[in-house]
Amino acid sequence: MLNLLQGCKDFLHLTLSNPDHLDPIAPVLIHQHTLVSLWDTGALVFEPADGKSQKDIVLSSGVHGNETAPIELCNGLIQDLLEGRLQVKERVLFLIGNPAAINNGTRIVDENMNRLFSGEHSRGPGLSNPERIRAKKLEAYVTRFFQEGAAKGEGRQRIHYDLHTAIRGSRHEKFAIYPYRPGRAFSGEQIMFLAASGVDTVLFHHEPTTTFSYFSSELFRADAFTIELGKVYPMGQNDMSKFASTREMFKRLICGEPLELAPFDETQVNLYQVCRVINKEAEDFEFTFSTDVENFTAFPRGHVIARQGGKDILVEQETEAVVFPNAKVPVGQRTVIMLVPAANPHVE
Ligand SMILES: O=C(O)CCC(=O)N[C@@H](CCC(=O)O)C(=O)O
Ligand SMILES: [Zn+2]
Repeated sequence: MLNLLQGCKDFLHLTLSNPDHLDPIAPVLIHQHTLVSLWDTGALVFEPADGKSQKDIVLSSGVHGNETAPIELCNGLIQDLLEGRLQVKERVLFLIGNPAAINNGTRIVDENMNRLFSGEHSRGPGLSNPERIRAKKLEAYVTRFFQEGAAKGEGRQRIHYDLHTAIRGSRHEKFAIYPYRPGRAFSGEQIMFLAASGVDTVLFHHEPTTTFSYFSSELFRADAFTIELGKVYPMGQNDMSKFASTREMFKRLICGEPLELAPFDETQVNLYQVCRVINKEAEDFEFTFSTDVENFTAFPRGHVIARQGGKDILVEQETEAVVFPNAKVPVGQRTVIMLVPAANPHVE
């Protein structure tokens, strides 16, 4: 494994030098304690060689190619593991989602990959572009990883943190989207883990989606989240000191160190419920607010927040806050998520 990386600065460079494919490499023992396997470009597994682990953890980044901070964060952890400064005590799958888009420095090449999971990649036009092909492969890697974990015994915890950064600034700098999970309580422990990681705001989604985190949550009952770690900056221009808490908690998690989490306390976090998603139905869709309005800005009932097809779109609740407003999506896709404060969410 280390031989493969010779000539490449690190795993990210290896991935970006081979954006479409790398031949798999069977498990290699490193530092006498860790097995490392390469499954494809941007798909790397670490496992304790003694076979003792209790968690199967997926850390994905770069599903959107211009969201670079999580890619750099994960690459740093990978480098520390490869060079023996860190040692995993749990199984970990690192995925760098969209190497071609990272090389481009763009969110997408042809299509938004984070709308293509749960089989969406093969619907409509089918596997017709690189993002559709890669999304199908990423699903296969997550499936294989969780299934191999299940073969090790019962009672294991499955975790998937899909790491992103937001296009706009946000009133809550780091936040997570908790995928819709009917009939399942939200995990207070997970919310406190996020809070300890600097992610002090959680949005409870209200319906199924075709995102990567929903895929793992729904199909594998994983503790899965989309996590927004701040604002997008080009590769190399992130202030990595802003991710110290996140890195520390991810390190503790994968290295089996005590997490020292406080009991769930909703006064320590900001909890929002998604009340609706507004989709683009006409090419002339436009917001009434400026492009520098931050995520979590709230508007009062009756306020016109957008227009399309000659109709005004009004705030319906007492107040609604906007997150991820983007008028430049294709017709049929989400332009904005609308939020209200979460009232009595079922957290256990
Ligand atoms: O800042 C933005 O407008 C988008 C940031 C981003 O990529 N967010 C994810 C959220 C996924 C989810 O809803 O779980 C996305 O839009 O794919
Ligand atoms: Zn993203």
